[in-house]
Amino acid sequence: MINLTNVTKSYGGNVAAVSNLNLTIPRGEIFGFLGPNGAGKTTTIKMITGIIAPDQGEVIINDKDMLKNPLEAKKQFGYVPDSPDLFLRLKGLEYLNFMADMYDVSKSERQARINTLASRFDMMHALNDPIQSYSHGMRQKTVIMGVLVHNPEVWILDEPLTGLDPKSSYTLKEMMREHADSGKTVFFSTHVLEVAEKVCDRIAIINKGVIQFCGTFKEMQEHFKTNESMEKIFLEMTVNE
Ligand SMILES: Nc1ncnc2c1ncn2[C@@H]1O[C@H](COP(=O)(O)OP(=O)(O)OP(=O)(O)O)[C@@H](O)[C@H]1O
Repeated sequence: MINLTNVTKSYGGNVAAVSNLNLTIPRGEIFGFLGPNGAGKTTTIKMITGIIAPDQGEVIINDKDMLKNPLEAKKQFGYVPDSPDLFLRLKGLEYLNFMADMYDVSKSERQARINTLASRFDMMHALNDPIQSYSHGMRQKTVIMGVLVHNPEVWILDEPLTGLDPKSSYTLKEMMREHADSGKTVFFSTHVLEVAEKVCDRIAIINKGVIQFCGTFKEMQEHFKTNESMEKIFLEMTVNE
């Protein structure tokens, strides 16, 4: 569960990048976070993950306060950033073991998890090769496996499908669904609105640092009195203001 209460952030005293944001993402849900470039998505995700602190407001992950108890709050989630860094000289398996060490995953648990993740992402054959030999998609899959190796309850995924081929993309979406259906939380940012429409239980649209809409796709259509696609409604909300 993710709870943001009255969260505000401005850079260098300028106009707020994120303004008075209130969001609750319960367990059992895939939540899509959408908005045009510069809307405040990354700023929000950085505050949820404790990379930057809000000027005001509260960030709670599974009842753990990110400002008061950052270590416990950070143990609750796995985060795939939009432009991840990897240790290119490590082999895939070494990187996954490094990530497992960081989160104190026992040897037996990590072995089983690495096998499951690498099988699902079709990466077993490559685990003993250096990451610098991997394609873009293989690197993205390695980042995702590294994030999931400690079995985090809350998944925070910033544009996670970028660079994945159709099969890997399908696998990740399937895993997101399974994770939410097992009563856990998936927070997911994307610019691909067809994916958001199909995959997300609820979405929020942020623009100029303010939430413009939050709810299901059906509620969105009802709110805007239309049967149009999410893409059409999104464009009407956010373009040429
Ligand atoms: N370090 C920074 N210093 C000053 N302004 C910043 C900084 N980071 C972001 N901003 C500004 O804050 C606003 C929100 O940016 P943010 O990166 O959160 O948007 P975004 O929705 O993630 O955009 P994109 O889809 O392009 O990644 C923008 O106006 C941006 O220019």
